Amino acid sequence: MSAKVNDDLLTERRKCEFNVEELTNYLDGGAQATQNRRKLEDKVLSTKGLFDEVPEEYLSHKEKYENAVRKAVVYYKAMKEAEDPNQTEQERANATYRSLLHAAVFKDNSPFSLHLAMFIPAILGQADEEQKKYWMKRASKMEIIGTYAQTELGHGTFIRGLETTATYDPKTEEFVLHSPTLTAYKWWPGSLAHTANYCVVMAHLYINGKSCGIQPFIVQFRDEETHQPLPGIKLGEIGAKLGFNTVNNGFLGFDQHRIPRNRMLMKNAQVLKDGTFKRSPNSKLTYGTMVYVRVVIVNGMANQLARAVTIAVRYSAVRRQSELKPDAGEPQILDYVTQQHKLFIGIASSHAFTLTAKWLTRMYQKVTADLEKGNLDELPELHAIACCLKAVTTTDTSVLVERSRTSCGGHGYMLSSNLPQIYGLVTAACTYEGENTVLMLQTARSLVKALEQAQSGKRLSPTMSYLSEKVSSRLKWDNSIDGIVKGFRRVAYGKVESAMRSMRKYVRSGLGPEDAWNMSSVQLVAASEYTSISEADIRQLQDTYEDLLGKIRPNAVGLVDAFDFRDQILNSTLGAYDGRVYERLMEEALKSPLNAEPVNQSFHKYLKPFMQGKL
Ligand SMILES: CCCCCCCCCC/C=C\CCCCCCCCCC(=O)SCCNC(=O)CCNC(=O)[C@H](O)C(C)(C)COP(=O)(O)OP(=O)(O)OC[C@H]1O[C@@H](n2cnc3c(N)ncnc32)[C@H](O)[C@@H]1OP(=O)(O)O
Ligand SMILES: Cc1cc2nc3c(=O)[nH]c(=O)nc-3n(C[C@H](O)[C@H](O)[C@H](O)COP(=O)(O)OP(=O)(O)OC[C@H]3O[C@@H](n4cnc5c(N)ncnc54)[C@H](O)[C@@H]3O)c2cc1C
Repeated sequence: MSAKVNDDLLTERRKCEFNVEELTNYLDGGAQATQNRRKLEDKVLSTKGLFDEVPEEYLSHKEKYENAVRKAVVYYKAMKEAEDPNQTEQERANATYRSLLHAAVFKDNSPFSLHLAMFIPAILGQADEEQKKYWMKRASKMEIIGTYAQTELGHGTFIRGLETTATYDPKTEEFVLHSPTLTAYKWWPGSLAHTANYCVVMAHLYINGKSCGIQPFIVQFRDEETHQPLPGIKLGEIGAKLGFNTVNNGFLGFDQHRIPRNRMLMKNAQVLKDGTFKRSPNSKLTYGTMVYVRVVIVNGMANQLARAVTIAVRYSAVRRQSELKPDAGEPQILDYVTQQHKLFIGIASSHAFTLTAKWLTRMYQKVTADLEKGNLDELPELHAIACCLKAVTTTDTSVLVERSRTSCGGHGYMLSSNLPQIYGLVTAACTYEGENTVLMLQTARSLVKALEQAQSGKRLSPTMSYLSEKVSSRLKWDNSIDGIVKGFRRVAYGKVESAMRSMRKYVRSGLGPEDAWNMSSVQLVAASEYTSISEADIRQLQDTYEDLLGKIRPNAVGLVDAFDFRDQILNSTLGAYDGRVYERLMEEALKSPLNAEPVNQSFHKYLKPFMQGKL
């Protein structure tokens, strides 16, 4: 007999003014895609051995990792078996686009995530056809497990400063990989410590003493049979982190480690047997894997944010607290306008990020297809847009997930709510795949160039076209969508122009261009993300905004129900569909090992002698 659904949630669902299933279908890309996703989730989540008897928060660091590897093997096999052979690639992609299936199994991410998120994309994007054929067969069948090893102890942002060397030896037709210093050790790659046995290493290539830039190499670092580190390889785990504690982030040092010439991934640049170096058409094509993952992250943020606001909105419909009016009983905390303000922006942002992710993915696919034909024209714009959207969506998602947690009071601070873990996952994305400030400055670099082109009368790309609009500074605001967009474009233009004016002022004062850039960098970051509007209009928009909050209120639970996250994926005592929050909080509390006995042994060993003055 299914548990009784909380009365308040029942009332909320009755009040909803739209068809929830229709919105779910829209988010999935159609009713068939919803059906495919649900079928995949049903199949995979019915697999034995996927879930923890003891909540992983009560395991040691080492046990957490070992348990995660156990689940990763079961999960991967279940995913492979669940794949419908009759589905097209597109249908399969749609079925997983919104699915957070892995979140039902791994609260803190999988030790296989880098294999799927970066090792395979790096082979697809950096290997020549022959290499791709060989390595994709092995990687896609999980005969080998890989990661992406770029960051070093001493360098993460500045790729051109990476110290790992790959020196070509034409006599043996090998590359010698070496970590000349401690800071040259690869540091951070997921799965590197104990899970993977191969990695794509980004290293500084030297031929006959001449630098040939940063190139990608596929390197085996553990024996495929014994899993022992190969000779000349130093390996280990980097230690406990805020989150990602089952991703097995590791360090790797090379001591004159030799690999065959065909281990350099040679789609873009090549090294011939005699050591002749054939340059890439654009050295930045080597950075292509990072552009791809930045695009993936935007969609990932939409899904994680949707999960957090689902938990917080359902909890806010169930939780009653304080007094809005005397003798009117305790209201649902969702009736406080401040609570609506905190949470509804999260719902809207998740939808905005989903739509943006779809647009960015289409742009990425078009530019990648052009690159295959040797057309690099739109690569700079894709880079600038991917940097900006990755930085903005990860920053906003981190803020909004933390706001979802704090809007749930003390229970939001419980690990059993899952809000702290979701925060740990999303806040990491502000750093990995390019630290956000650094990426915003990359976008700013493109904006400044575009404004200079606009001012010299050149046509701009569609995404930068606002920089060539001669919009009157006396723009009459109206709070129509069109009016608001026009306002944002006007202010965005002003921010770029102001940053550029600032740089020119510093150059006139005698600073070099680099120092002028650095002095203006706060404005440059703002120009990439920040827009604000003039005072008089804030009041008008504020009224509109508060009116909108009231309109959304009766539909809030319906809006998060439409994300269609099953309870295993929410993995939360506060966010379950039935709203039985208090029973679930108690059920989870009783799983704590400390509740196995009424008096803990520390009383007799320490407390009692201490309280009796005997310690
Ligand atoms: C699989 C399931 C997992 C589920 C997890 C759930 C978690 C929450 C949801 C997230 C969802 C999915 C995520 C998937 C999981 C990921 C797991 C973690 C992965 C993390 C991996 C890493 O972190 S890998 C390492 C990443 N490192 C970086 O990004 C380094 C950043 N630095 C750089 O990119 C570069 O150094 C730089 C761009 C900052 C500077 O480069 P450089 O100095 O060489 O260039 P310049 O600045 O001088 O510019 C020169 C010109 O080059 C142009 N340029 C630069 N970069 C590019 C590029 N990439 N493409 C094209 N053009 C580029 C630049 O614009 C300049 O051009 P001009 O102005 O014309 O001169
Ligand atoms: C959870 C997690 C997983 C990761 N997984 C991987 C992985 O699988 N593979 C991998 O290769 N790497 C991985 N990384 C590493 C990640 O890519 C780097 O941490 C990131 O690129 C930032 O580099 P850094 O840590 O060396 O910081 P630094 O580059 O030292 O930057 C530190 C700070 O300096 C400032 N700064 C630096 N440069 C500039 C600049 N040009 N302008 C203005 N300010 C600047 C910024 O405030 C920045 O936050 C992971 C990191 C995390 C947190």
